[in-house]
Amino acid sequence: MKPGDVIAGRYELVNPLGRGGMGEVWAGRDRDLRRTVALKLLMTGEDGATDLPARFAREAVAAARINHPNVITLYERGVHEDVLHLAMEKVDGSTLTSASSSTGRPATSTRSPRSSTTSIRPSPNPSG
Ligand SMILES: Nc1ncnc2c1ncn2[C@@H]1O[C@H](COP(=O)(O)OP(=O)(O)OP(=O)(O)O)[C@@H](O)[C@H]1O
Repeated sequence: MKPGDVIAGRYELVNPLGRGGMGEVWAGRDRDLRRTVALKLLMTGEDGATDLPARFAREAVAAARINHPNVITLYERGVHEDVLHLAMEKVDGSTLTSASSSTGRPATSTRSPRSSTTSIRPSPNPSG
């Protein structure tokens, strides 16, 4: 995958955001709805013998059931050729590692950015 590639005729890849246990995550542009998205991509051709496609589908179904301001919103799940994709809300933020290396101190955080479709940000209200 490279910047400029278009997934499913719709999502233009802009820059890579990271890599997780299942695949690459890219910042992208949804050409249809004209908005920024984060795209999690799984190339099924890489190793068809794994359970990754099933895990990918389970993550999507689980994420689609959650509607909460502290949880990343899943927009769409799809497949195009041998690439599975999840289009989701893109969040901005730095990692604790980069925050720590820029300050030279161990990083502490009271508000961490949402970093995956199933991550939950600490609630400002302990009872909420
Ligand atoms: N919605 C998003 N907005 C911005 N960056 C994201 C988003 N989702 C993921 N990322 C970036 O991509 C990296 C990898 O995300 P991913 O969800 O694949 O990681 P993971 O939770 O470790 O993996 P997995 O759930 O696949 O085991 C994250 O650490 C983060 O930097």
